[in-house]
Amino acid sequence: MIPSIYFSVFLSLIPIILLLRLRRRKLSNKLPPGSLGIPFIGQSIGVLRAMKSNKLEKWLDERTRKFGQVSKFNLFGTPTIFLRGKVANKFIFTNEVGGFGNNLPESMRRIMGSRNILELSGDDHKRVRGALMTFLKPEVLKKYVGKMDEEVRNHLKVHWQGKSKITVMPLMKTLTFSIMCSLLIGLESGKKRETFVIYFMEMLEGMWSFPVNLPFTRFNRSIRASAKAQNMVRELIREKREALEKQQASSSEDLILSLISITDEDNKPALSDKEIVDNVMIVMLAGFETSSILLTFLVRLLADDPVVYAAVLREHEEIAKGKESEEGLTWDDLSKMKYTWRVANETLRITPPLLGGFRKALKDLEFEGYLIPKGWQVYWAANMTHMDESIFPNPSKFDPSRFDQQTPVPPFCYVAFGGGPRICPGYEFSRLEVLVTIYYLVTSYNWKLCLKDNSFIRDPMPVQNQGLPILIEPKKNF
Ligand code: HEM
Repeated sequence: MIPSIYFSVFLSLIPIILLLRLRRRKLSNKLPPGSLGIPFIGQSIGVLRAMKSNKLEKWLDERTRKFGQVSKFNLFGTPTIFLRGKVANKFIFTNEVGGFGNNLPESMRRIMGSRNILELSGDDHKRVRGALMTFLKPEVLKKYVGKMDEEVRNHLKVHWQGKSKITVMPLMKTLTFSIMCSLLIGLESGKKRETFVIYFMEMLEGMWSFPVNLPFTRFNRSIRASAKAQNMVRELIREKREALEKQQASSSEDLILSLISITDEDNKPALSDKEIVDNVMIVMLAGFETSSILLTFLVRLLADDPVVYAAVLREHEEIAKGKESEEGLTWDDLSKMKYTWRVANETLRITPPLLGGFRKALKDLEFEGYLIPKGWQVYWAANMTHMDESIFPNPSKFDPSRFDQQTPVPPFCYVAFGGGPRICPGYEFSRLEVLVTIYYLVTSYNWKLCLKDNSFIRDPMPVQNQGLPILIEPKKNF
């Protein structure tokens, strides 16, 4: 009796199995257009050349004209599907759970540790992200405006005061790294912070190198520097745990204290020590370069555009008028800097630090009738929607009013901070550091660009020609 039931169930399953196999065969015929080129090399040289001459957008535009919004190509030996447009953004953001995983370059994966948030998916991603957000949410960050204010003023005293010429890009990196050291890991200025900066910067040098771990390779130096920086974070964790036990610190004082204090429903630590180390490192990495690029482009813009400069200055002078000298900024002051934040968003629309991202298909997926095979890489040029005439009319024009609250940008179109479950958790943090910095710059200094050519290349983030040197002069009331 029982075997005959099994047999009839098996018979009834045959058409379903056949249908599924047929569908798979049909899908596999529908790979997107485009060629995979010469094995391993594919289109890699064209992409690298376009990045170095800041023509990646043009390269991608030409590809779209030739093949449409979905095409395939070969990047360093990995078959890759290129997607762009509003519909593609929605497709990625709504398939993050189960559909796509992040696809970090091998070098980055090995340097940054296997438990960093970019490597995690599903429940692990949700748990770690939730833990990071307990410190990065506005309700907590608002308590640290004063600390950020102090870091910016101190930076200007050390690096701007008394100078007539400075180079913006490296200084903005120093500033954003200092702010993150102070607020996120409680590493105040001094010898220890300087050592951490050295290890971190050495680590960065091999981030995009070939992952050959032999003595004297760039990758090997980077791995060693990363190990030293991680050891310092481990030591900080130990010290902070001790301070918590002795009730000499509170859980919301910085990101590390917050991460070591979070427990699960069984009252056990929500994150392992390895997860804390890997995620402190990735947050530092994700946060300092992006914000410093935004600040550098803002300095360039304010020197170049007198109308925007005048409006930004007016907003900040209005706030400065109500303050005693040496009185710091408050959370309320920042909420009045609406125009400045619109200018920052418009800057990010035109020059997003990240031009998109890589994902890996975790299963066969279908987009616009094409198959994205399981295991293939997807290069998703999210920010190409920023230059789409139908979304942002006259897209090359700098116009901060695009971010007025009266005319909200449609969903999945402005994605400088990403979207969906992986949307940037550092949005509020970067908003605070940008507003505080611009306030002190425009109220304390006048500046002029030094070079005729203030263009930039992508490596893969924007890098200003010669780091953007400027001539500076303190304002009379400074
Ligand atoms: C102007 C400043 C910034 C920009 C434009 C920016 C942009 C982005 C974008 C586009 C993503 C999504 C990447 C993807 O989906 O593949 C992202 C993710 C992320 N960002 Fe930011 N970011 C900025 C500042 C920060 C800051 C200050 C921090 C930390 C305090 C931070 C931490 C992170 C982290 C940890 C992720 C990964 C989130 C996840 O995978 O769930 N970012 N950021």
